Amino acid sequence: MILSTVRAVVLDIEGTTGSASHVHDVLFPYARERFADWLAAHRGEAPWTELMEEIRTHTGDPRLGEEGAVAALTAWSDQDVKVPPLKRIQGLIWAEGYARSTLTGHVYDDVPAALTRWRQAGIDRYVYSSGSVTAQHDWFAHSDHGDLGALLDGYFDLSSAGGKREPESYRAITRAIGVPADETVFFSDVGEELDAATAAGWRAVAVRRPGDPRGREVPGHPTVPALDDIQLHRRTRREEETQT
Ligand SMILES: CSCCC(=O)C(=O)COP(=O)(O)O
Ligand SMILES: [Mg+2]
Repeated sequence: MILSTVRAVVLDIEGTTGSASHVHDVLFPYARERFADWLAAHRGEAPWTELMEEIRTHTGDPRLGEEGAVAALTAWSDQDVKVPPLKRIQGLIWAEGYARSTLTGHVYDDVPAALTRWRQAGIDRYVYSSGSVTAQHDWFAHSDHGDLGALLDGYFDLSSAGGKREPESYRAITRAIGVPADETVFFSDVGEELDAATAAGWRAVAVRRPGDPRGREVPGHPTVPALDDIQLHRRTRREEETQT
């Protein structure tokens, strides 16, 4: 597949640039086991205060204590609910794991080469995930392909952009990156996210990795199994054709 007049790509993580099973079988349990210890270790510090405030807001219980907070976080984690306080504490706990080299970010083999190609082509490269910006940054900085941070121009999450199934979130990213919506391409494995991006005027490509139990196609969207199945050009198609 060839797409022309592309000035920015925005990439999902789980299921698109990294393995969903790594997120669910390694990262989620790692954080889940440490919610109580993290809250106890950071009690009274600014991140603890902000987090407890956010958990109380999301549970609707202004008097919730640490025990209740752990119960809420555990339930959200088990149900894979994409709420900012869960994503925030997961990112903070994972950061400690990455710092100890206990964790690495799983990045598919084709991703570093694709990011390098797009950078050479003058196409900006962003990440948009439900994982917090801290978690996204660490995932790529401590990836199993080394530190990929230099290949990325920025990160967006639920707090900075909003929910991934809401068109308004993509409009917020368009305002932040200053690239026209129709020159921005979103890559994701989830149809509802791709629908929201196209509703905001973006172009969208589905990624379905081999072996994904949901099947090879995302209905309604062009689907590729890997990022090297797609060529992106910054110039128009006519400029590409007339170039010798
Ligand atoms: C390294 S970011 C962790 C991924 C995560 O927490 C998550 O919920 C995955 O969301 P995505 O939007 O990347 O599908
Ligand atoms: Mg995904």
